[in-house]
Formats: sequence, C-alpha cells, structure tokens
Amino acid sequence: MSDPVIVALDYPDASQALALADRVTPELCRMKVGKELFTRAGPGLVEALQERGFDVFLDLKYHDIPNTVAGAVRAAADLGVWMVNVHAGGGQRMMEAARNAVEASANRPLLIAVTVLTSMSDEDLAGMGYRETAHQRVMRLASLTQDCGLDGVVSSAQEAAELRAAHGEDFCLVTPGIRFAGDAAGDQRRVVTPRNAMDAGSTYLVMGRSITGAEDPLAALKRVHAELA
Ligand SMILES: O=c1ccn([C@@H]2O[C@H](COP(=O)(O)O)[C@@H](O)[C@H]2O)c(=O)[nH]1
Repeated sequence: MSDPVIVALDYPDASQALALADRVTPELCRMKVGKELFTRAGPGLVEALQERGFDVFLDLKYHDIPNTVAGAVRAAADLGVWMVNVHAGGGQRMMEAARNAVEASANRPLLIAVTVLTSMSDEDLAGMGYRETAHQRVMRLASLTQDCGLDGVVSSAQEAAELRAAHGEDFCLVTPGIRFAGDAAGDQRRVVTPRNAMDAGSTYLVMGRSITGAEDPLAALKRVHAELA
C-alpha cells in the first residue's frame, strides 16, 4: 500500500515549507499545499516540492461555476500535481466539468471533492440552515461525488467506515482532522487519531499541526508510522 500520510504545509512562506520538506523524505509522506502557501508562493513552490520527489496534493478546494472550475482543475493538472480537489457543494454539473477536465489532461491527477469540512459540527450546519447532520450530509455528497465519476472525497474519518461500506475499496477517502490522542483539536470539530482513522477505512490521513507544530516534525511523522505499524 502507498504511504497514507499527507503533511499539510500550512506555512506563510516557501522557505518554511521547504525547510520542513528537507527534514522528511518522500518515502514517509506526501505534501499538501493549501490556500495560504499557494497564494504566497505559487506554482514555483509546487515545482520545488516535486523536484524533491514529493507527490503534491493541491488543496485549493475549487468552488465556482463549472467553466471556471474546469479551467482551474486543468491548470492544476498542467502543474503535474498528484491530487486536486473541488467542493462537492458546487453540484453535479460543476463536478462533471472538473472530471472532464482531468480526463482530458496529459497528467491526470486524482480528483476528489470536499463533503463537509472537518471544522464543522452539526450545530454549525444547523446555524447555516441545513436540516441534515454532518454525517448525513457527508453521505449524501459522497454519493453525488461518486455518481459524477470523481475518485473520492474529503471527509472526517468519523464518517470513513460508513463511506467505505457504501462506496467500495477503490473510492479514495482523504481524511483531515487527524490528531494524536490528547492533542488540542484547535478549530477542528470532527477529529480522529491516526490509528482509528486507518482502522475506519481512510485511504489518506491529512496531518498539519500535529506534525508541523511539533518540536521535531520528523519524530512526529515517525510516531504516526509507529502508530500505524
Ligand atoms: O475538511 C477539511 C478539508 C481540508 N482540511 C485541511 O487539512 C489541514 C488540516 O490541518 P490540521 O493542522 O491538521 O488541522 C488544513 O490544511 C486544512 O485546510 C481540513 O482540515 N478539513
């Protein structure tokens, strides 16, 4: 099985991100570039990580009209990223446009859709006027995502067991909100430990602060692998 750990490089500049990348190896993890780092450092940073041998998940969570999202996904594919994502809330036509864009690209990245952010609770959804729990909404948006032909979803590992049972072994379950037991959840609301996430059926574990905020990120990454062994 390929390595399940994706490190979220949520840094304000390229030098800090590359300093972390230079302390770990592509055998131990893949790298996630999100909104803050990409807005600061751009495609050059993605290329610098690729030159070091890392698979890059470009986590820009596109959510716009179909034509705009298709163009953005095409641009991400041209960067040679390993994985790219959209918001499932953009709907069927948007997700199909994104899927068509990756299928037409020379370097087809994995295309996944965010269901319900792991920072959101049932109360948050109710406050936005939704009548579904986070769990119900994740399940519904995951079905829509699979029907649109995408490769998988982003959800909490709290939903992973039911998603795995409903969507089969090949559906990619990317789960942020991963914390070592006892770690502060911070702004996350649906958190799970690395071991429990894998046991529930996660394909990939996205880990940011538990690794990047550790005094020794390499030791923290090795701790994840020890927990999973
Ligand atoms: O539902 C989601 C989707 C994406 N994320 C991203 O994952 C990391 C998590 O960072 P931590 O420091 O481990 O909390 C971060 O980059 C988010 O943008 C998510 O948390 N939840």
